Amino acid sequence: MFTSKTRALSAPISRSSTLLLSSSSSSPNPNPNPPPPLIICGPSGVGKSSLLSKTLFSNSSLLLPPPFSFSTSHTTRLPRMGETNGVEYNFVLPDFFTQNPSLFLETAEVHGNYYGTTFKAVNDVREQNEICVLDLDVQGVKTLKSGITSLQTPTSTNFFSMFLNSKFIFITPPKFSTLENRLRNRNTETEETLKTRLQNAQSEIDYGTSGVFDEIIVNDDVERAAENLASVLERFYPDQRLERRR
Ligand SMILES: Nc1ncnc2c1ncn2[C@@H]1O[C@H](COP(=O)(O)OP(=O)(O)OP(=O)(O)O)[C@@H](O)[C@H]1O
Repeated sequence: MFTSKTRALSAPISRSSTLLLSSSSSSPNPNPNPPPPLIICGPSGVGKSSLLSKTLFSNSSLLLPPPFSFSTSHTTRLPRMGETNGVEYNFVLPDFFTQNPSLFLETAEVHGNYYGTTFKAVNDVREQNEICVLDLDVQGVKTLKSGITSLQTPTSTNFFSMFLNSKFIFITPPKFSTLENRLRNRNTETEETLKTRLQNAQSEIDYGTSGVFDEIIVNDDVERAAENLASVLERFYPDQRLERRR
């Protein structure tokens, strides 16, 4: 079981359109060579959301313009007040997950609900000429990497081909004990979920620092780490004409 925190921005999609990968008719100018997705990974509590927010997704983002978006995940949980289908999530019935496993890059079951990212959701962002950001855990990264490695002849019908040349960044803590402090201070965990997250963290860090990522960023001081992330993204996406906020 693994999770991503892909979030809202692309247009609502219907069940039938989800079955086709290249069905987006709303693209202004489909790019024949859209920029590859950006994968962010790191143990829970390391500061992935904080860094993405500082670098790309806040009013004071370091990088301008930020042509980065999260894809819209699917979920079987019920919409909360104020949530709109296709915006925060695509709200679907459990059958959608059980009957269409091949549509999903990754899925997770959390508190009795399914969550998942479809290949189409990622492609929709690309077709808007934006860089799709996926916040994946190690299991999701492994799935993606083995899908990419197994591509013999990349074709438009192999969903993994959209991830060719993807950029993989691993965020790591300055030391292990930092994780526990951050998770405790965040006040989002019970003792039980904290324990699970910390138990998983060491093997995630071992994998993340074993040479399989394009870049490793140590989140010691958050401002410094965000600066570092911004520089890495400028280097990874030279064609995007990213500019620094002055
Ligand atoms: N460099 C830092 N120094 C101190 N605190 C930090 C730093 N980076 C993040 N934090 C804090 O650590 C906590 C965890 O950060 P965040 O929620 O961004 O982690 P995450 O990796 O996205 O976690 P998860 O995968 O569980 O969602 C937050 O309370 C955040 O404010």
